[in-house]
Amino acid sequence: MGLAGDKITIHGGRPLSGRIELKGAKNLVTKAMVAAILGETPSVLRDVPDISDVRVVRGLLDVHGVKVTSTEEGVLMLDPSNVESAHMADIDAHAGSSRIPILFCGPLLHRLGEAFIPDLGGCRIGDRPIDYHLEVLRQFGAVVEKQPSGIRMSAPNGLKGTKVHLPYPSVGATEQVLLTAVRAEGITELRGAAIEPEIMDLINILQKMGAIITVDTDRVIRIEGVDRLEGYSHTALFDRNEAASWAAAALATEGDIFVGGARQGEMLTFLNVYRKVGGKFDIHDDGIRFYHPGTELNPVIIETDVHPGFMTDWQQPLVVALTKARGVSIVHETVYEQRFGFVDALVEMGATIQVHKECLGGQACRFGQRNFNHSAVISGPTKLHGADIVVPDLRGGFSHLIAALSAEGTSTVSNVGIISRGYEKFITKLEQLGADFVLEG
Ligand SMILES: CC(=O)N[C@H]1[C@@H](OP(=O)(O)OP(=O)(O)OC[C@H]2O[C@@H](n3ccc(=O)[nH]c3=O)[C@H](O)[C@@H]2O)O[C@H](CO)[C@@H](O)[C@@H]1O
Ligand SMILES: C=C(OP(=O)(O)O)C(=O)O
Repeated sequence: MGLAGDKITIHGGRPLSGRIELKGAKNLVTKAMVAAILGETPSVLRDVPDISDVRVVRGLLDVHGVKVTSTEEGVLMLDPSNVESAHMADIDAHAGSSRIPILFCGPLLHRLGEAFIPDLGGCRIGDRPIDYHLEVLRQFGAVVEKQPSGIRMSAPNGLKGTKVHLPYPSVGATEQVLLTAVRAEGITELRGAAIEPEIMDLINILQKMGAIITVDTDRVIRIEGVDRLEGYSHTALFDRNEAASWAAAALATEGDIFVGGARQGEMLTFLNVYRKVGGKFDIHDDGIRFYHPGTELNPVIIETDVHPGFMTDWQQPLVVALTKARGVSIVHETVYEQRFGFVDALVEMGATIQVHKECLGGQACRFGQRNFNHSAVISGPTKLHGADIVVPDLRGGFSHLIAALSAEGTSTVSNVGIISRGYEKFITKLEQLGADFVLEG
């Protein structure tokens, strides 16, 4: 995935220390790029990170006739004026690369009256069905037909506003509703919406384009469809998941990292947990400094949840730091049923972590009484030692990196290309922070 050799040999035990800069959030930027299809004029998006998920969406937009150009680092100009005449011949080449294609449905149905969505990719951390997406699109009036390599859709009678109640506040399904409802005829009411900061920033973008969207209390969003949207000019929200990852790296390696661009507001929940673990942070106007306290870390009991809860994507890097805390920590993963695959490698490196099918440490979740190892018990402190490990997914991969960086001895971490799905220039950042490693190949 664009990284020579896809393998890093890491000599661990050196604290990561220094300053790195964040760009826009992977989980906003990719959706903002899709939103550009809805505009009648070009859009400009700033703070776009150089990550492979952005490249995948850029390829998909290209196939659909959206001209994406960049004359300045981190700035994309997205011109949708040729969407109607695009040929879409290469659409299958993008199958399986990311989860974003499903969000092309609403915008393409509005512009073309039809859409073909290839099979989805993204991290394999659970089944990740798209039933809510398809149901929502049907409610708007789309005809959905499953085909061997994807889904074909049409809207013979156009798309009409509707009342939607999501069974679970899914981020993607909420975005599906937003991107479809803004140009649908009439009013859409969405209950049970996800309200992650990245969704709020997508709403900012859609409002800039001319949409009318009201966010009420209790997860209710109302959208009044409009006839025409313009392009937008927007600077993307910072990547709070990357910020949390580097914060965890500072703790795990006993280091001190200034994360430029990180902001307090979107990270309140993370910062509370960080403080309880014993991590130190100083909030500045231009970023947040995260550092190890120099004393023992504390165990915590956390439950991942939808916003404003503890984000599931923060869990994997933090677990590495928890292997260094004195006592028993519990992480109950309630968003994805299979997000603890990465702990096998940590156990091989000397961590004491057990995974359980029961809902531990919190309330019963959707995955209780089923066959999913979705609670982890971490006993510490343990010293990690080097090992040969293989990255399983994006956040699991970052956690493997920081485990190897904090371990005694040498580790070989393979399949690190996956990490560039969501971490811009992570090799350069590791160099800036003084990591001791050799990139193979
Ligand atoms: C590109 C992107 O933004 N990815 C983020 C997005 O993923 P994504 O949008 O895929 O995650 P969702 O919020 O939709 O998924 C949450 C839960 O809902 C379930 N579900 C979802 C849709 C559906 O049709 N049916 C269904 O059952 C999923 O299996 C999962 O158990 O939100 C997740 C939760 O914050 C984050 O971990 C991901 O980093
Ligand atoms: C699960 C993640 O991403 P995606 O939905 O793109 O697979 C993630 O960012 O941790």
